[in-house]
Amino acid sequence: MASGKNGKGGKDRVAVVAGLRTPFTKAGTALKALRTVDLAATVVKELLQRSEVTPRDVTLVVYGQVVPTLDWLNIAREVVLRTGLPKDTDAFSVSRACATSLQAMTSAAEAMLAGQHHVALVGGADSMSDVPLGVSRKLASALTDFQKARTLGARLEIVSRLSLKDLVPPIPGFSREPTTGEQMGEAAEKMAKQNGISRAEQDAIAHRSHTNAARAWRDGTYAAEVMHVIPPPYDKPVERDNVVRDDSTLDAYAKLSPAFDRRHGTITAGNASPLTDGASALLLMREGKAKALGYQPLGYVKSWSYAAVDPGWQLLMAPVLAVPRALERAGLSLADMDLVDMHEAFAAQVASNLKALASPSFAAEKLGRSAPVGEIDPEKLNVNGGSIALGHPFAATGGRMVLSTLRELKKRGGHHALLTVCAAGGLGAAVVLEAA
Ligand SMILES: CC(=O)SCCNC(=O)CCNC(=O)[C@H](O)C(C)(C)COP(=O)(O)OP(=O)(O)OC[C@H]1O[C@@H](n2cnc3c(N)ncnc32)[C@H](O)[C@@H]1OP(=O)(O)O
Repeated sequence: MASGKNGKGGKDRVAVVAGLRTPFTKAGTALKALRTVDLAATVVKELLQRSEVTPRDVTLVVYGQVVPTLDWLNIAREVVLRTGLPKDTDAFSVSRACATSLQAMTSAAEAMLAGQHHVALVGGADSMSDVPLGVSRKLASALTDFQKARTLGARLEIVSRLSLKDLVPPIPGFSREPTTGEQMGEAAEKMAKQNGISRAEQDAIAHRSHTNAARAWRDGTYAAEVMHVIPPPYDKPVERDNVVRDDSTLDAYAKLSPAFDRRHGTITAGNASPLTDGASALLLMREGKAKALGYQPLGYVKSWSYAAVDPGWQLLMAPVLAVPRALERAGLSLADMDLVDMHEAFAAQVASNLKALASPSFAAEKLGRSAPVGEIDPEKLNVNGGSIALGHPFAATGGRMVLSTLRELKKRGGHHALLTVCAAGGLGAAVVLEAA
C-alpha cells in the first residue's frame, strides 16, 4: 500500500516528520476547562511552531474527535481557522472511534500517495470533561412544536404533555454499543470470560503499563513528546499525564472492586483505560518534500489495514483480523517487528488479542490461515506503557502511539513497528511503521 520507494521510479513514502501531544489527564481534572477544539488548536499551534513548517506548505488538515458536539461541525476546519494556518487550507474531519487519529493519518497518506498533497497535518482530540448533554426526545419534540404553536392554549397543551422525567438530560450513550446495548466494559468482561483471561493476568498487564509509563516519564522519553498546557484560569501549567502511577503495586490492583459486573467481574478501575482529556497531532510529508525542505523524518507509514467484526461477538477483537493484512501489505511478518504498540482499552482486550494472534485454532477458524499470526515478545510490547496508564482521549490515542513508537524505534535502532487499535462498533486497525 504505502511502501513505494523514493527515487526508484516508485511513489514517495509518507514520512512522519514531527508530532506532539498534550498531557493526557483524567476527565474532570487538570484540562477540564478546555473543550475538544481548544485541545486540538493548542497542540496543532505548538506543533506548527516547533516544527518550523511554513504554514503555506500545509495544504491539508485531517483531524477527528470521537465524542461529537453541536458547537462545530468539522473540527479539522476549526483547527485551520484557530491556528494561524492560511484560511484557504483544505480540511476534513474523520471518525473511526478509538482509531480516529490513525484514520486521519491514513486518509491524509492516501491523498499524499495520490499526489494531491505534499504536506499534511493530522490528529485527534477528545474532552471527556465536555461531553454534550442532550434533551430527551420527548422534550426535543415538544420544543419544536412549541416554536410552531400560535396560541397560548396550544402552548399550554404542549407543556402539559411533559412530565418531570422528560426534563432530565439522558445519559450520553457513547460508551454503549447502540446495536447490542452492551457497555465497552461489559464487552471486555465477556471477552475475559470467553478467552479464559484471569483477573490476575489483567492486573499484571495494567501494572506493567503503569510501570513502563512511569519509567518513560522518569527517563525523559515523554518530555520530548508532550507539550505543557496552561488551561484557564491560566495560573499554572499542566506538564504531565496524571493517570500514570509511579507507585503502582500489584497488590493494590487485587483490592479494587469490579466496575461493570460487580459480583463476578474482573474489570476494575485499575485494569481499564480511564475516561481522559487530550489531543495529539502529527506533521506528515511526502519523503521527497521532507528532504527538499531539510527535514529528517521520524519514520514512515509503511502499510495499514482496518477490519471489522460483529459487535455482538467479541467487540474488541478486530485488530487481530487487521494485523495479518497490514503485515502482508508491508511484505513483513510479526517476527520482523522490533516494537509492538497495542492500544489498551482494557487489559482483558490486550490479553484476548495476544492470545488470538498466537492461536492456531483462531487462525484456522477466523483468519483462514494455516498458521497463527504469531506470539508477541513481551519485551517489545508497549515498552513505554499504554492507554491504561497514559489514559485514552479516544481520538488522540493513535497519534500518541505513532509518535511515541517512531521515536522509540529510532532510539533502539530498530526497523519496523506494529500498532494495533481496537475501536467501538467492532472495528480494528493495524499500522506498520518503518524507521527513518
Ligand atoms: C476501543 C476502546 O478503547 S473502548 C474503551 C472505551 N473506554 C471506556 O469504556 C472507559 C472505561 N473506563 C471507565 O469507564 C472508568 O475508568 C471505570 C468505570 C473503569 C472506573 O472509573 P472510576 O470509578 O471513576 O475510577 P477511579 O479513577 O475513580 O478509580 C476508582 C478507585 O480505584 C483506584 N485505582 C485506579 N487505578 C488504580 C491502580 N492502578 N492502582 C491502585 N488503585 C487504583 C483509584 O485510586 C480509586 O480509588 P478511590 O476510590 O479510593 O479514590
